[in-house]
Order: sequence, then structure tokens, then C-alpha cells
Amino acid sequence: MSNVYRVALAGNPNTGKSTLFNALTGLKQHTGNWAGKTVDMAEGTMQHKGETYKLIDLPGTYSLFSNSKDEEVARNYIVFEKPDITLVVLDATSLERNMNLALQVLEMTTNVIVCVNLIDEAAKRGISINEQQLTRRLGVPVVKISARNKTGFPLLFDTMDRLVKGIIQCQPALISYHTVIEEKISKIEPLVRPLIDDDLSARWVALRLLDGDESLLDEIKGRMAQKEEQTRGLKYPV
Ligand SMILES: Nc1nc2c(ncn2[C@@H]2O[C@H](COP(=O)(O)OP(=O)(O)OP(=O)(O)O)[C@@H](O)[C@H]2O)c(=O)[nH]1
Ligand SMILES: [Mg+2]
Repeated sequence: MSNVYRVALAGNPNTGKSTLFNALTGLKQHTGNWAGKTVDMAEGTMQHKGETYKLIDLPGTYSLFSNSKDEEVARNYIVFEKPDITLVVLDATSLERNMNLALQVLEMTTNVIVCVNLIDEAAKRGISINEQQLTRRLGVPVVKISARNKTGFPLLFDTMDRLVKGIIQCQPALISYHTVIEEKISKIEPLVRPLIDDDLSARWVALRLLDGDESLLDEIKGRMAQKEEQTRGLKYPV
């Protein structure tokens, strides 16, 4: 029987997430050359090597710090719904600006593929990208594609296949912060760890708490209460 793997598409607005989503699923999500088109999550499926991949087109965001509803939607999906793969879609012509969001995702979760899109446009502008070096520096696979021209897809599919089958293991590069912050993280992290799910990064939660992210705290509390309720329901069925 075919497995169903969930793949979330994350990235800055206008990096071609919906164009990629449409190319892979055959659906027709709204695309266009302005930011903020995708407001809700769209879902579609694709097949590869007998496996089913459920793709989730997340709203484009510049960060995942819960400054807006879109950021919360994208963050909650990546952190709490735990997709099998988070595909970070970057614009090859603005790699430096796009990297901010990629690094945030790498702090939140492990199974990440970085997709450098608009590689056709980058080539036109004389920009060349060394994906091997990026892979080494980021600790996760980096694949160059053009979603519009449908190039680079075979390697992307192969990378997805090898990631879900455990043939590739990601070791996301972690950002080291200033000593003062690192000291605070090392104090908070052990206090946070027993309170959260094993697969939630205690370092990331500690960082968000240091930043005063109330919305994340509320989200975690709500989800913990829900889980407790479910466990109680299972123990004492009515
Ligand atoms: N040249 C080129 N243009 C692309 C490519 N992929 C997407 N585009 C264009 O980039 C623009 C934005 O694409 P979308 O797919 O709507 O971007 P998005 O990331 O879904 O944007 P939001 O929903 O706002 O976050 C569109 O005009 C696409 O045609 C590509 O590989 N090459
Ligand atoms: Mg979109």
C-alpha cells in the first residue's frame, strides 16, 4: 500500500510556491507577480515511485515570528502539524533576503529541503548558485528548480523520496547567538524540555520565549490542554 507523506511549501511571498504547487499537483492555485496571493492553505497530491505526497501550499511570509495571522498559520503547520518534509522555496534572484526565513525554518524543524526557484531568471541575470556548498553550509539538501519551466523536478522528487525513506538525514545548521543569549537559552531549554512534545525543539521554544512570543505560548498551552482532555477521554470513556 502507498504511504502518504505530507509536504509543506513555505517561503517568502512571490517565490513561486503556488506555481510549484500547481506544477506538481495539476491544480490551479492563484499565482501572479505580487505578494500575498495565497491566504489560506491549499492541499493537493502528487505521486512518485508509488508513494503519495500531499502538498500544502502555505501563505508566503517574511518571517515565522507570529507577527500576523499568515505567519501563525505557516508556523503552526510546520511546528505542530509536523509535515514529513518542509520544502522551503527561495527566490534565486534574492537569495540573501530569502535566507532569513530558511534559517528560521531550520531552527524549528529537521526534515527540510531548500528549493532554489526561479533559477532561469537568475541565469538571465548572470547569478550562479553553488548548491553543493549551500547544502554543506545549511545541513539540508538544496535543489535548484524553475517551477515555471518545470526544470530540476527529477532531482527534487528523488530528494523527497530519499528523505522520507531515511536515506538522507538532515542536520540543520544552527545559528549561534551572542554569548548572553546562548547563556539564557541554556538556562531555559532544560526547563522547557519536559513540558513539550519530544519532537518540538526545546531550543527553538526557549528562543521564542526569550523573544516574548505570547502567541506561541498560548498555542502550546491550548494544544497541551487539548491533549490532556483527549487522554482523559480515553481513560474514562463515557
Ligand atoms: N521566471 C520565473 N518565474 C517564476 C518561477 N516560478 C514562479 N514564477 C513567477 O513568480 C510569480 C510569483 O509566483 P507565485 O507562485 O504566485 O508565488 P507564491 O510564492 O505562491 O506567492 P504568495 O502566494 O504571494 O506567497 C509569478 O508571476 C510566477 O509566474 C520560475 O521558476 N521562473
Ligand atoms: Mg501563493
